[in-house]
Amino acid sequence: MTDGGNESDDSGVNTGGSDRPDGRASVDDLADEVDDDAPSISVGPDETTGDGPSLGGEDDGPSLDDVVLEETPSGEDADEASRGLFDDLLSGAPIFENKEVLRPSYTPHKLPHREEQINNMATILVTALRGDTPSNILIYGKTGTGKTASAKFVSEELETTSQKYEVPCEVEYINCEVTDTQYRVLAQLANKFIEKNRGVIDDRLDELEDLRERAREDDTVLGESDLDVETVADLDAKIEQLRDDRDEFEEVPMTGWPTDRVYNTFFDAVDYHERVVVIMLDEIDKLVEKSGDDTLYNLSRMNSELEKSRVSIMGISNDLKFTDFLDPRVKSSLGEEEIVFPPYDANQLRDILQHRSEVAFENDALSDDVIPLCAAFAAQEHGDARRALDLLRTAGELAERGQTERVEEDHVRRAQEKIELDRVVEVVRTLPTQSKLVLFSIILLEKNGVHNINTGEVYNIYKRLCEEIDADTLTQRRVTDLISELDMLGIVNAVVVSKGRYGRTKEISLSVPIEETEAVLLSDSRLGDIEDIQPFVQARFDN
Ligand SMILES: Nc1ncnc2c1ncn2[C@@H]1O[C@H](COP(=O)(O)OP(=O)(O)OP(=O)(O)O)[C@@H](O)[C@H]1O
Repeated sequence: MTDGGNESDDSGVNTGGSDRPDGRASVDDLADEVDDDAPSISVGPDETTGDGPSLGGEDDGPSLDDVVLEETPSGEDADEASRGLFDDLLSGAPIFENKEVLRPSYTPHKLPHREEQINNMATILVTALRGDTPSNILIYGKTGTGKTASAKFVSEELETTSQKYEVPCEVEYINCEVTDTQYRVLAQLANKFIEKNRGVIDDRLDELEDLRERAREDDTVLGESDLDVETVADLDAKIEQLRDDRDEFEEVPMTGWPTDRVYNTFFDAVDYHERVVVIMLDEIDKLVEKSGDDTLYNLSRMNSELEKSRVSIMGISNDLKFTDFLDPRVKSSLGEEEIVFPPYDANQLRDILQHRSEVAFENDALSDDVIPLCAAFAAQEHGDARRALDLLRTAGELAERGQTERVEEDHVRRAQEKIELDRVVEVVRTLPTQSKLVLFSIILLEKNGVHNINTGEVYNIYKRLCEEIDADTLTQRRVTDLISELDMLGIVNAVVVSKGRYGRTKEISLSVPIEETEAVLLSDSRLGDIEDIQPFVQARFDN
């Protein structure tokens, strides 16, 4: 892949990089030129032509192609011209051989410790290759347990095998976190099947038109063909029919149609020809949470009406309880088969990391402790392979940045801190404004040396902040709820303590780094408006 930002453009101005095989001026030259009063850019041919200045076209003014930088150093000069900004970074031994394989977008071809789940899925789905409808499958498991990777692996195998045996079987993947309404799910499916149908029609038209061409000279070819046409008129009618079919498919717009029209379009598109379709709904709980179970109800009852095709659903969820919200009919239909993905333990994570690291890292780039430590940290987190891979990649990046030859244990520890901080920043950044105000109040109290903060103290500061930025002020009870939410997110720690006859109160402390969290809060434009609240807080505790 090329990095567009470092490519030379047509003007001959190279925008980055240290080495200049084209012998043109570097960024440094540009800077020097700017310092001088002398013009930095000249128009016309370079010195080598010896011609007088000429303007780009015959009559036109100078064109961009004619703009070249003066005093273009060439060869060795170019080396000197660069200050070696990138040279230093490139000089160390590379740590990664192929970093991409550690990224979440990479689909591994081998999934250690998921053989059982993969075999279970295959056993259920093999029915599709016999032309029958496979049972619906629900896949459960916590985040990073390989559900999506395994399901995609099985789907690819299924499609490849179906091509091999010429049994029409297709898998459609939908991520319900992104596509989270019935309209969008059906529209996306309809459009995918319309596109596929068009592909099938085009192939068929090519065959028929080819036959038509040959039949023009000798119509005995019709009898020999396996396309099931006896006369040229038959053939023409078929071609006409296919062209009509092709024109009739109308793509569903992303909004605007009544839902039943979208459903009917999807239904007709799926049933256009014989096939078994597996619809994979990843993060299915998000769909149900956002828009109820209508989509699942409609999909699960389709088979009784489809004539040529069959549909089977494969739902994937992190949330074991989401079926509690389903209509009992949907629940029993969807959960015909259930497959559970348990969390990985540290040894299994070690194997997974070992496999990936062989491709991802240069030989000997990892010291012996690195993989076991990444695996141990991720196993503590609930056996999340995504987290383990992130840790390993981040540790490698830190080593690369530090220009060390190997990734060491310390890089893993720093990677763990960095990932944790990134998480906190993301959680804090996306909090609603009211929660941000509550959190900011706690920070102000801590910064002023208040320990064992109680809800009343938070509420007083919070009220003042709301006045300052003209926000609605919630009741103390609501603020107490928001504090509990911050506690659940791991941002504050709130413990209930008994004060004897004075009842019970919460003692609140911050669980995240104070400076970074404050900076994230102040980067919110609304909170950024808070002038200087410090003197006010100070005054409250001075007396
Ligand atoms: N057994 C395994 N072998 C190799 N890589 C794995 C394995 N299990 C998971 N991974 C990798 O871990 C990452 C997370 O896996 P995946 O997306 O399948 O998890 P998930 O269970 O679907 O999580 P979520 O519910 O958060 O979507 C991916 O990069 C995947 O390639």
